[in-house]
Amino acid sequence: MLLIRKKRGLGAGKINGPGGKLEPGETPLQSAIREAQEEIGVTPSQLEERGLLHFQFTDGYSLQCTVFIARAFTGEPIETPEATPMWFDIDGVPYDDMWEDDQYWLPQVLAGAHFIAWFEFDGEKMLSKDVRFV
Ligand SMILES: Nc1nc2c([nH]c(=O)n2[C@H]2C[C@H](O)[C@@H](COP(=O)(O)OP(=O)(O)OP(=O)(O)O)O2)c(=O)[nH]1
Repeated sequence: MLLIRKKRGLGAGKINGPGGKLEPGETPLQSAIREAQEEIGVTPSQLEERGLLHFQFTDGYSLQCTVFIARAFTGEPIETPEATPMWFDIDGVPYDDMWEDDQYWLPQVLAGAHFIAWFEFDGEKMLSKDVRFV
């Protein structure tokens, strides 16, 4: 599985999938493809929408994320100022280096599941979770 180590912004230092904020007029699918291009120089294809994440931070910040997996890509993964590309075995996902909530939905997503989830965070500390597989 091709992931990134994020170099700046929210979650800097963590392993994650490529991702980021929607630009005006953009769909989540278009944004997912653009972010992978910008962050590691690849164009993902055969994307599948698998989940919806809702994060509420104690400082008032909140965000909603749409989760996709991609079955293929074109291009060669490259390091950019935003991210370093990294390959992992499906059974060696580095949950200790990822956002705390990922361990509660990514294993199921990799096994084929769809989900919707709500999490509360104080900084990088998860305070509560509600994960529903649908
Ligand atoms: N897997 C996972 N991803 C998360 C969690 N929390 C969280 O913000 N993210 C993702 C959503 C975004 O892709 C990214 C947050 O980064 P950001 O808001 O600074 O956005 P960015 O710098 O990547 O985007 P941009 O400014 O380039 O558009 O991390 C989480 O708990 N798990």
